[in-house]
Amino acid sequence: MRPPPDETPSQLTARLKREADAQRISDNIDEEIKRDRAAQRKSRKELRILLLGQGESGKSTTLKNFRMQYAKEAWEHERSGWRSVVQLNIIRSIILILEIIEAEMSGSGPLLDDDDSSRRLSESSTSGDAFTDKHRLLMIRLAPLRGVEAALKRRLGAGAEPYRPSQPLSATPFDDPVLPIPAPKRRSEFFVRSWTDAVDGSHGQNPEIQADADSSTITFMTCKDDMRALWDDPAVQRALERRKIRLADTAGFFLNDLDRIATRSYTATDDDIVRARLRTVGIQEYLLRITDGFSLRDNAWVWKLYDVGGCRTQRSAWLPFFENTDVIIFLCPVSCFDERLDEDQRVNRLEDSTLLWRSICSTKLLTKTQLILFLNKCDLLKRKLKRGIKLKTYLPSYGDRPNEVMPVVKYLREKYKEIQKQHSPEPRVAYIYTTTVTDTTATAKTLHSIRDRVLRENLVTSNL
Ligand SMILES: Nc1nc2c(ncn2[C@@H]2O[C@H](COP(=O)(O)OP(=O)(O)OP(=O)(O)O)[C@@H](O)[C@H]2O)c(=O)[nH]1
Ligand SMILES: [Mg+2]
Repeated sequence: MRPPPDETPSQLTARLKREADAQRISDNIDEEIKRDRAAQRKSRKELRILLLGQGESGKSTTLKNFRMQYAKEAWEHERSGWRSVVQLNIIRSIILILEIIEAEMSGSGPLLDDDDSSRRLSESSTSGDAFTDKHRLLMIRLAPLRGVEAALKRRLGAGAEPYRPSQPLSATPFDDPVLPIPAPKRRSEFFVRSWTDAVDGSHGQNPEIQADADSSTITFMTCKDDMRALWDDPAVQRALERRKIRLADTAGFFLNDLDRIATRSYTATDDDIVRARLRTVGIQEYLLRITDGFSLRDNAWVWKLYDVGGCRTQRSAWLPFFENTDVIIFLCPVSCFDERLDEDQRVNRLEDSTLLWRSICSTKLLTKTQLILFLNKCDLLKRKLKRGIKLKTYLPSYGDRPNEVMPVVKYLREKYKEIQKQHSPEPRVAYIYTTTVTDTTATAKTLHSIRDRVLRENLVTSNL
């Protein structure tokens, strides 16, 4: 409302006070409604948990661990479906290698990762000589895998979504939309709208789907020796090294397991499933029945877990879920300190994660939400530091502390804890875990501890 034109200073003061009072009353009512809703949910023994973090931070992998522990029947039902995802992951690695060979043989620049394109171009023109007729033959013999890739994607209902530059690409589009930026040239990853549909075990009972899966598996098995020859080839290894691509550390890497996987009788193990990569698009809800270990009776809770797509183009979809969320599990992949976002190659991944964490901590709608932070991918962090990659090159504030996993994790833990303290609208407890969520045994312990903490806290707040 506009102020009256002839308002005196005392009228102005009185009006501002009225407006502030009205705002306070409205905020209190909103707060009360939220508290009522939360209490109702808790009296029904229901909790809503949101998994947040940037793309590839490990949200879906954490969800898989939850389901492995607390939705065992569904987990087993889906097991057979993961075979196609693992096959597709392998084929994607092989196709990436084939594309590199093609690029080097034709003398064109590489398609991925490194910034120094002039160096790459001159290197690739000489390195093309490293590839011979043997590689040409392998390329021909492995060509049928492209058909298998298409068939698997069709069966999984998978798409490959290019990053759309027309969308806002800020770290936190839910509170700070910015102008679009040009998207990088990058191979798009495949995704499915819902992996529970994609890997649904009952697909195997459909004869048509089964025949299609059998034919893909046969072609895949026929290519096994050539895939292994390609992966073991020294010229291929050198080309990957030149391009600083550490395939063994990338998501969905299974090339060292070809003998075990490229067989008719292969069934995905729990470890395979947590290592398989399937990008999330949109938001998916999963129900878990969780029983606590300390109530005397009626101790079953329903946990509604929401898994979201973490890429910047996906983050605006998170906002509607903030309203009634009891717990957020935020994944920060600590190994990514020297990497950049797929969707915006100008942005350091750790910096993006930090910005995102700060924004989640400061979001008013989440004031009462319990925040749990996973400093994830500690295994990869350890390997990276061992290779001599220095944190302080990318995070100068780390200074001359030892470039080792324990001090690095301790430093990041303190940094993230401080951000939470500084930016939370009200004080809240910091729950921080150091994780490698592909390690299912260690993660099971973490999840049991979270279950107990979350349930105890919610029993107290709801006076159940
Ligand atoms: N080595 C290692 N790999 C991990 C870890 N956590 C996740 N990964 C792998 O990283 C890849 C990405 O993990 P996801 O759980 O799919 O990532 P996300 O956060 O769901 O990614 P979006 O769906 O794109 O938002 C998968 O192949 C995982 O197996 C970890 O702690 N260590
Ligand atoms: Mg995901």
